[in-house]
Formats: sequence, structure tokens, C-alpha cells
Amino acid sequence: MGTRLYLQLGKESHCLELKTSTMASTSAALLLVAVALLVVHVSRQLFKQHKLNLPPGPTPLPIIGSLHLLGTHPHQSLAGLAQKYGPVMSIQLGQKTYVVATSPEVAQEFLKVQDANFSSRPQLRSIELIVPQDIVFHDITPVTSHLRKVLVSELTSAKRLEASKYIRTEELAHMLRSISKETGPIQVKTFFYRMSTNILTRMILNKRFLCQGRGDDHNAASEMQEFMEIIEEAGSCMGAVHLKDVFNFIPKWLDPQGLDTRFRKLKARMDKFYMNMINQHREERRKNPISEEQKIFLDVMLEQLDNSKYEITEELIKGTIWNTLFGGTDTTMVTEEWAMAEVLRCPSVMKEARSELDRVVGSNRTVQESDIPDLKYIQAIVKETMRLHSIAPLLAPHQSIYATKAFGFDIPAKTRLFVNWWGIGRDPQVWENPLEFVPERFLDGAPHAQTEFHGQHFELIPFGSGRRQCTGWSFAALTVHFQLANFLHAFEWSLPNGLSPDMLDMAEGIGMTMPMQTPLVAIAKPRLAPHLYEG
Ligand code: HEM
Repeated sequence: MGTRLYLQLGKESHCLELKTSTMASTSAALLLVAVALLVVHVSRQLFKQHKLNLPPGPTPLPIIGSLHLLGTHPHQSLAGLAQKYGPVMSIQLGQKTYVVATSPEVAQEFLKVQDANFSSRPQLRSIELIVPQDIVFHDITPVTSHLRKVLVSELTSAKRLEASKYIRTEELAHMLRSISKETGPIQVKTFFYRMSTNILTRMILNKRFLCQGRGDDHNAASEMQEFMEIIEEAGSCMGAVHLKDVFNFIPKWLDPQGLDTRFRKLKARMDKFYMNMINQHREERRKNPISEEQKIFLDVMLEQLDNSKYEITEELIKGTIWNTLFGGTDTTMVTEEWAMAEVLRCPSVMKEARSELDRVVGSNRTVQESDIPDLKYIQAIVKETMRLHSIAPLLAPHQSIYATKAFGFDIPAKTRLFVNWWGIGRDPQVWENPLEFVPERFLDGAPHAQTEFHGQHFELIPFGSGRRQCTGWSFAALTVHFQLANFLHAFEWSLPNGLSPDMLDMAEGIGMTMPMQTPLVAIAKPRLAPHLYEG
């Protein structure tokens, strides 16, 4: 029995007669047809693009484009390619065209001069299924702009940070006490994570997840466990490369990697966790009404559901709350761990930081937030850490809304943009001895003394710039300075097992926020007045 297949290729109709009778050969023929269709489709796309004057870049292979060049650390591979093709480069990944910016000037062009056009986000499968509405991964609309403003004024503004200062002071006391009880080596990031997560969840949900649940509070322990598992699974899901994000031809219903199922399960878990939090919170507020000043972020967000000016859905509120929880925990913890590792690796930097802390703060108290403006060397350590170890080496992906031109090249509509900020931070044309950790480059009189990380100086953009800039940057900067300064001030740090500083493994791991491959382990010995560890 033969099989006849009719193919429409361009304007011509072709007939394929399959003379074998087995199912296997029919499947093989179907596969052949699918591949033929795909090759025609891809060639047409490429032909269309060849007529455009795209920025230079590697020649794509059929179907996969240049996916094979990315490796495990795409920011590193893209920085290598930029040395060959230049700071404005185009690259085909599967069926998607990306433009990659790898110099301050090119970053400025896309994030400032053409900010509005590049403020769109590509629609990724993970986002569609996990956070179908939010303020980070979707296009800017009047409603999301409004919520972004609410986030800033109610969570990260100077007024709100002042009102929540007591939370950070209490969490610092817990952290000092718990580290001082440790006698052997500790995994440093565990303590940073606990402190930043507790601060954030208290400010957002009025919950302290980590360290509670000891004793007989079974509910709190299982809530904590669930929260941590959700954050971990979300990091892993969002970091996964979904074939549907790079190949248009995979039908929606097909799930070759099993990722759609995994995303749906995570979403169901997040919804359940969120509803539980909301119900507990509403019950608590019903029993104990609060004043305007006592409101936390969740109160403010729930009030938005009654906002008559905008149609705000429960799904969007949920997404925004998850944005702050995902955006605010790992990011600060990973930055702090890299900073500690760099300082432990450079004894001269540790000595200088100590001498500043002893001079400004002294040994009878811990570092207060009000000390930070006077801690210039600590500020330089934070900038230098962010320069070398960006938690978002390619920022978040942007996408053009309409076709445009940049540096004489054509950029089609819906082109995805990577700003390789990691490559910019290590560019020898911008930074002297870029691979060395030298906080002094940011001190008075040095070449980068005036360089700030708030999105105005395109050689240092850890939080991005323009209308998609990190909404939580002021809060993140405060948390990182406060925790790092206290860690360095309150403890004498040494490496375990006779490890010398130059033997520390500084390799980059894999994950959404680019953690250290080998978590930092060190020994902490209290160095301040004993009463400061009794909080
Ligand atoms: C060291 C800590 C942090 C770093 C380095 C960081 C960095 C970033 C980066 C690079 C982006 C993407 C910018 C772009 O698309 O061009 C971003 C977006 C965002 N971040 Fe952060 N972030 C940090 C902490 C936080 C915290 C603590 C919060 C909230 C409490 C937060 C909330 C957000 C939000 C809501 C966005 C999305 C902005 C938008 O798309 O409109 N981040 N962050």
C-alpha cells in the first residue's frame, strides 16, 4: 500500500508517493516532509533577513541558528563573539533574531535613546504558564505602570524604607546571634539568604519564614518549606531553555521536554500558597484592624483591587507580589556572597574595609543604615562586586516594538535585545585591569570616582537603565551595603582547612542569578563587644 502526500512549497504543489507499506517508513516520510517544510520556512526567513543590513554576527546554521555557540554561560560566549563581531552584533538563536549590545555606547543607544521601542519583553513559555500577568515580564501598560509606581512608593521609597528600618535592625540582631553561636565553618550565603528573605517577607507579607518553625509550630515549618521550594523551583524553571521559545514550529500541545507540565504544576503550587497567605492575612486584619501607618505591602496591593481608575485583576496582584519575592531574595544574597568571597580573597581589601569600619563605627556598636554614606570604601567594594559579578549578566531580555535603525544597521520589529552588561563590566577598553578586584578605582581622585550604578552611567548598569530599570534598586542597594558592612564589622573571617585566599574557587555557577559555582564556606569569630551578639 502506498501513501501519497501533497506538499505546497511556494506556489508549486508537489506530490510525494511513498511506496512502502510499513508504518516506520510512513513516519520517516512524514519526518522528511516536516524537515523539508522547515528548511523552506527557515530559508525564507533567512532570505528576508539577508535583504536587511543587520549588525554583523556569526553565520547561522539551518534550523538551530547559532544556538550551538552559546555554551553553558551564554554571557561569556557572547562576550567572546563580540570581540570578533563588535559591540553591536546580531545573532540568530533558533528562529529568533537577537541583537547584542556590548559597550556603554551601544547599551545607551538601546536603553536610553531608543528606550521606548526596546521596552517590550519577549513572550516566553515559562512566563505564559507561571506568571501570566505581572510587571516584570510583560509589556508596559497604564495598569502595570501604575503598579510599578505603587511598588516604588509603598516598598522601596525613602519614606517606606525608613518605616521598615526596625525590621532590618531586628533581623540583623538575629543574624549576629546565630552566626556567633557557630563554632565551625559556615556556608556564608545561608545567613545572607535568611536575613534578606526574612526582611523582604516581613515587609511584603508580614511573615518571617526562615528560622521559624522550630519547636512545635508545625504550620510555620511547612509554610517555610513550601516557600523555599517554590522559590527554588521557580529559579530552575525560569532558567530552563524551552524549545518553544526559539522554534516557532513546535505546536502548543506538544511538550517534548516535559517543561509545560512542570510549569503548570509550579503555578498551581504558587496559587495555593498565595491564597493561603491572603486568607490568613484577611482573617488577621479582620480580627486586628490596623492604622494607615501599619500597613504592609500586601495590604496596599489588595486595596488596588478596588481601584476604580484601573482594572486590576487578582492575577496581576499575585504576579506583582511574586515579582518582588523572586526579584528580591536571591539577587541580594548572591551579590553579597560574591562580595564576601572577593574580600576574603584580597587581604589588603579586608584590611582597608576593617580600618574604615573601625574608624566610622567603632567596636561598641553594629553598623547602622545611617553610617552607609560615610562608608566610602564599603560602597566601592559593592560597586566593584557588581561590576565583576553581575547577577543578571544579560539584564532581562528586551524586545523591539517596531522596526528601527541603530548605528546604520536595520533592526526588525520584535528583535530581542541582550545587553551584555557582564561583557561591559570586563571590557579592557572601559576598565583598567578589568579582571582584578580593585575597589580603589571608585574612590576620590580615581578614574571612576563619579561612576554610579543607578542607570545613568552605562559602564556600570547592574540594575539596567531606562523604563525597565530594576524597581527595587534602592532597597537592594541598602540591603547589600547594610548586610555586607555588618558581616565584615562583626566577625573575624578566615578560610577553613588551611585554604589560602588565592585558592578560593571563583567560578561562575549556573542559575537564574549567576551564583558562585562552589558556595563560599568560612569561619566567623566575633570581634565586637559581647553584648552585641545577644539580640
Ligand atoms: C542586588 C540586587 C538586585 C539586582 C542586581 C537587580 C537587577 C535587576 C535587573 C538587571 C533587572 C532587569 C532590568 C532590565 O530589564 O533591563 C531588574 C528588574 C526588576 N527588579 Fe531587580 N535587582 C535586584 C533586586 C531587586 C529587589 C530587591 C526588588 C524588589 C523588591 C527588585 C525588583 C525588580 C523588578 C520589579 C524588576 C522589573 C522592572 C521592569 O521590568 O519594569 N529587584 N532587576
